Amino acid sequence: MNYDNLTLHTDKYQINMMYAHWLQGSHKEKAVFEVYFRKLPFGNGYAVFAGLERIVHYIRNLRFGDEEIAYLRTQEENYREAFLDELRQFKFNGNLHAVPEGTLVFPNVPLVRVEASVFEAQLVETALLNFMNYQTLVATKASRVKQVAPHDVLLEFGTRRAQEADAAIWGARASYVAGFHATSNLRAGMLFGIPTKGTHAHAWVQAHDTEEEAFRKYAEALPDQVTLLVDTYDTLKSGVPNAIKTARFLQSQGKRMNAIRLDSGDLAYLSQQARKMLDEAGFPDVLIVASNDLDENIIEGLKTQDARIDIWGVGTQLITAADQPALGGVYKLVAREKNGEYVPVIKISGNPEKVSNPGFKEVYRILNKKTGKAEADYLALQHEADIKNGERIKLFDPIHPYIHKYIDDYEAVPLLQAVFAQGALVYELPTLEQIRDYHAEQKQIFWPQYLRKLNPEVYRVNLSTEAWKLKMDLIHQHQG
Ligand SMILES: Nc1ncnc2c1ncn2[C@@H]1O[C@H](COP(=O)(O)OP(=O)(O)OP(=O)(O)O)[C@@H](O)[C@H]1O
Ligand SMILES: O=P(O)(O)OC[C@H]1O[C@H](OP(=O)(O)OP(=O)(O)O)[C@H](O)[C@@H]1O
Ligand SMILES: O=C(O)c1cccnc1
Repeated sequence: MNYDNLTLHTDKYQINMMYAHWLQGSHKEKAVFEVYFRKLPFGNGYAVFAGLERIVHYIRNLRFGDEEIAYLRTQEENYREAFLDELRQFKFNGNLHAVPEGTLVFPNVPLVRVEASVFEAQLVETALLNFMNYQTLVATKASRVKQVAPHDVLLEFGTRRAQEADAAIWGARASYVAGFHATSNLRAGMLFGIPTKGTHAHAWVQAHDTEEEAFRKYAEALPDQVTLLVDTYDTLKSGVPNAIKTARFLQSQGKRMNAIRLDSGDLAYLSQQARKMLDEAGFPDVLIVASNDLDENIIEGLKTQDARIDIWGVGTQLITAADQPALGGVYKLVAREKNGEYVPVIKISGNPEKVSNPGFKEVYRILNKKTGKAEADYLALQHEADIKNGERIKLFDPIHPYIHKYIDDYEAVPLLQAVFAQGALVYELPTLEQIRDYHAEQKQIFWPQYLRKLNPEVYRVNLSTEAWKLKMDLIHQHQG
């Protein structure tokens, strides 16, 4: 069994549609799809785009091998052999544009645009959404943790509670993009170059006759990175005093104890008391790590309670995005080829927010030249020149168009970058460090009111007048 081939990591209906297109001879016609989400997760003001690196590897390796073809034959007797032969030849030959990983992104903004034969474009929907929805969700959750502890060390501890192995490693990577400093998962470290960190478990203490002995042996084994878990029996009566003894022992060896870890109880109270005990014993530089089902709200609460915690280990709540376990990113057809030309298409809904934005579009981030800050994201049809030439543009609310303003003095930064051109990779994948740095820079171009974690100001995502008119025309056409 070849577990690595992700070509059939798609919904059956995609292959069914590919088959039906092939039968009617429309499978080579071009289609343009956009990936976007409609609602921000966690009540946050922005999301952190992630998933592109995985998408790139996936697209490059798309192939229907013998196993895939043989399996498809067993799943649908209608598939003709000639169709399966066509699949054998399959390779992604389309164009794919995407915003760079680490970009701050907003509802209804196209994050990935696929322009390819309908055959190719249909196949990749499921996997693209799978990768981007999860990784963007976890990066956004991690970013919220980062917001409440911007100057502390953040460790990703989630693997044991993650929704299986892929989620653990890509979630670790997404957390690192958003500003975490290290992961406990060594495979994520090996694959992506994320720094790794680890303390020890209760099992280490339980495996010895006394806590003191356990600490001493651990310090002897790993004298350069000693972080002792102090809550196995009694944090303040036993754990911290034994840790202090170990710190003295290390000192006598010319070494320094790194930290203690608290993993239960009232973390505010215990950290304050432990801090006091460590300081009084002459160890003001021994740090305090906390873990135990932490999330951004508990960490924020602990900070307002003056908890003396330097390092946060965050697992379950982060890796599972526990308070919102899915991002609702969608993949919508916006244009299709007809008689050699693109015609825009729309998806109508009773809910105005769910009506899709038709047409082959570009995305611009409008920066105010005076302040350098982002004013809005602006979706324009591809041919529109005024925005490209920096001419005066009108920004208006697409649902309430009478709310509007004009702007002249702006820089329009195109967000979608070419990743594949006619099937060839034309994008130099940035290193993870570059992505993480770029993400940190991204936060600087937004006013803090868009970034706050509770009731943030809504960032504008606007359609150009032409894109808006096109949408209205298509709505009227379909209603008429
Ligand atoms: N001062 C505090 N303010 C707010 N939340 C806290 C504070 N101290 C701890 N917490 C959080 O409260 C929750 C309480 O955890 P839990 O019910 O597991 O108790 P515990 O003492 O950790 O028990 P256990 O030994 O089972 O781990 C955890 O999510 C923890 O992070
Ligand atoms: O709480 P999380 O945010 O998910 O962080 C990871 C948790 O995993 C470990 O606990 P576990 O009970 O699995 O083992 P241990 O306490 O015996 O180490 C660790 O002690 C953390 O509490
Ligand atoms: O290193 C740790 O302390 C750790 C790692 C994974 C999960 N919980 C704790």
